[in-house]
Amino acid sequence: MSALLAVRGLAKSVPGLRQLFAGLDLAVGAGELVAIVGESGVGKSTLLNIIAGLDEADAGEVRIAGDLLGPLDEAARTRLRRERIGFVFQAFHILPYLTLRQNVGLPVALVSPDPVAANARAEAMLARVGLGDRGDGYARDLSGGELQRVAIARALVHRPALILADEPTGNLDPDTAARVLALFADAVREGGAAAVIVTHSEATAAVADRVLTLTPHGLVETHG
Ligand SMILES: Nc1ncnc2c1ncn2[C@@H]1O[C@H](COP(=O)(O)OP(=O)(O)OP(=O)(O)O)[C@@H](O)[C@H]1O
Repeated sequence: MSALLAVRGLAKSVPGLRQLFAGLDLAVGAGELVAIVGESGVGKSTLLNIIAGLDEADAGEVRIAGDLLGPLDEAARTRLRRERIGFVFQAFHILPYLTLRQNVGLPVALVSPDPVAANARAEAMLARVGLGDRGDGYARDLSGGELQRVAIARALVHRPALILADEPTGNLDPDTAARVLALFADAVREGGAAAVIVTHSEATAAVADRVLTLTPHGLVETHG
């Protein structure tokens, strides 16, 4: 069976000619949750951005559900992200001029003509991250951990085939983190999504099927 996400021979350097990584391979199947760990600055966020088509690799290829990302133009990449990817950014990117319900409903509204359905899905997702009574609020009124949960709700609301999350529990207390991790695990184990989660947290690594360490020579299986 082919992997939902298949990365081969990826290489990336940043201005100043420092090579972040080269020869990086990664295959993640539907129903699989992979955690990526590694030292600060090693290139974990950059790798997620390349997989999402938000940054360019110097060499190598990324396939999502069999489709090569490289040849796609900006419009096609945007469409692929909307339809297939849920991304939790480290900086959240919650839009300040929309209510939290509108923020969370956005991925549904962008692909479906039914605003009532988008609202209902957003409402249900906000409740699942413990913010069911905050739908009419705005980003400016939220704590860092609350914003992070809105970002997670928005990433999962359209049931994406591929979930990419950058430190999704970084601002959460252990109980809230566990609750949010259960949502990722549900999306993967029941919804059949493939997930790649960058993390420093042992709790996140503990729910993963595989834990991989990012090194300059690619991803290395972590044991124990
Ligand atoms: N556009 C860019 N221009 C120059 N340097 C960059 C650029 N993007 C990333 N870098 C550098 O590349 C390195 C990798 O950054 P990245 O954010 O991917 O690391 P990370 O492993 O996710 O780190 P952390 O765990 O601290 O979030 C860093 O040294 C960063 O400063």
